[in-house]
Amino acid sequence: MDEQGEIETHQTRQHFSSLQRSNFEVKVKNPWYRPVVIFLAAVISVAIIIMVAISVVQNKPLKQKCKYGIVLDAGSSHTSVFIYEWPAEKENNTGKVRQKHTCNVKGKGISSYSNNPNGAGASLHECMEEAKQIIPTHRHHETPVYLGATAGMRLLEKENKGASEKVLDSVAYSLKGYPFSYQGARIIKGQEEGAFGWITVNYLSENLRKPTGTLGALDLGGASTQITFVPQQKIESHDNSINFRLYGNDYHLYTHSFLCYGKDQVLKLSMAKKLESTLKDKVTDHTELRDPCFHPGFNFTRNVQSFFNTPCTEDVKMANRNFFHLGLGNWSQCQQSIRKVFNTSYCPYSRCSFNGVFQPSVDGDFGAFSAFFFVMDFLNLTSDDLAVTKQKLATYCSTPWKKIKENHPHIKEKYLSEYCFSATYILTLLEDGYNFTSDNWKDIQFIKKIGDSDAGWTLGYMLNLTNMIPAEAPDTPLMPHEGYITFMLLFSLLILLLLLLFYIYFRRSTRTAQKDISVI
Ligand SMILES: Nc1ncnc2c1ncn2[C@@H]1O[C@H](COP(=O)(O)OP(=O)(O)O)[C@@H](O)[C@H]1O
Ligand SMILES: [Ca+2]
Repeated sequence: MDEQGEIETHQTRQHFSSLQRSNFEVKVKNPWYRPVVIFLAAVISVAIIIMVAISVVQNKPLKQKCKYGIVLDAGSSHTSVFIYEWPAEKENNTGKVRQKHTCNVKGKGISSYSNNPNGAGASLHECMEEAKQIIPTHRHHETPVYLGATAGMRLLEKENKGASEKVLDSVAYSLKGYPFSYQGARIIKGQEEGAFGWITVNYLSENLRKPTGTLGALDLGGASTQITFVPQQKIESHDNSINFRLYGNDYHLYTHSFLCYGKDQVLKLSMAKKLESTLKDKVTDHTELRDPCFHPGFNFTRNVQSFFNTPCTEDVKMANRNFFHLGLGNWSQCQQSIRKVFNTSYCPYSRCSFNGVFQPSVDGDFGAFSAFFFVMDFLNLTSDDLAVTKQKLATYCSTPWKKIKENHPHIKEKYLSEYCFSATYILTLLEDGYNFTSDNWKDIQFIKKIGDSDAGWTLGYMLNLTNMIPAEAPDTPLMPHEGYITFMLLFSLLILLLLLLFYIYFRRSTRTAQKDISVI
């Protein structure tokens, strides 16, 4: 072999050996890579499927584990038992508590048992038994029960403290006899009644964690009425101011409760004033009281005493006697007579509602509930402007009593006869008392419920006593549960897809490499 030949042979050997090396490498990769990649892809896929499955199961709303609370609203006219329910793990979130059930206690309010205190406790029996059926047995012992008594008991306490204590003892004794967690029975203050009504409506409207405005609360009962709202002006009287810090926001509320200005007591007050001015100097029995607030043709014999059996009329003095109560059905005269129950002759502040009570000007939207709703809803007066509302009411009041009874044969006559008075009182209270005008009349919404929960003080009372509205906003998850699941699924699918693409690409490049080798 010459030198040239030597070199060629050397180069060919070198080329061959490098080919041998690369062929060796591919041969090594081929049997090793494919099963490993398939295995890895399979393991990752299974892992992802397991991960998604676990996160779905783990995060799906657990089979609703609920907690419960019971509040008894011992009002002046009757007692209602409210059962609330909420998901156990979400009690600090807004809007989670809902009203599960209500039960109306048969008979009158607990204050009517002043002569038979034991009857007050016994009257709760049926509704409390119902609560035992509705709340799952294993939750009974941890379910709090609160009883709050309002203006009927405030009046009884004024009149006869001993009797009011006996009535409260009786209901407390009765409630302790049930398997729930008894938390107390007490007369709540007018300010609490107003403020907790405000919390209820704003909690249910989910206003509390948003920067939007809040809803004022107007509550009309039988013995008292409450107005509560966030005012624009400074609150000049300490008694009318309540501050809350809820979900990280500060609220400075104006609230006032007018004892004796619920619709049943104000009827007595108004009647007492009318009787005083008409009958005072007349000594004969069977004198007439011609009353513009009752329908024409309404004619009943009544006893003066039935309007003077309350501390609300103690300033008016009259001898007992019977009188004929005759209806006239004149709305504007009725309003004139009702205006006399508001004393607007003095005001020790920059502005007042009536009876020398400070009130800033009303501001924002209001929810008017309880008897505000019952009366206005019955008369179909919840959605008109003020002028039309007055016109319609004038027509209703002037309708003969006989016709009214024919039109509503199933409504209790006592209720039916008083709707004209009650609605006239409502308009007068809102316009002359609280200073609403025809311009902001539309800001008043007459409401019974928000969602499936009643507007009233009871829910706010329970939320407060169970610390279910935290002062600071609780941490919220990054995304809602549904969003989280969707994100996890999509993300896992994306990883799967990438793995698939990676596998396809890898197979192709391996085949190409094999082809290259076979060509060589
Ligand atoms: N369907 C109805 N129609 C008219 N008035 C009603 C109706 N249901 C309840 N009321 C009245 O609502 C008022 C509720 O007051 P209540 O809560 O018992 O008193 P308070 O809050 O002053 O202690 C009572 O005057 C009662 O007669
Ligand atoms: Ca009430």
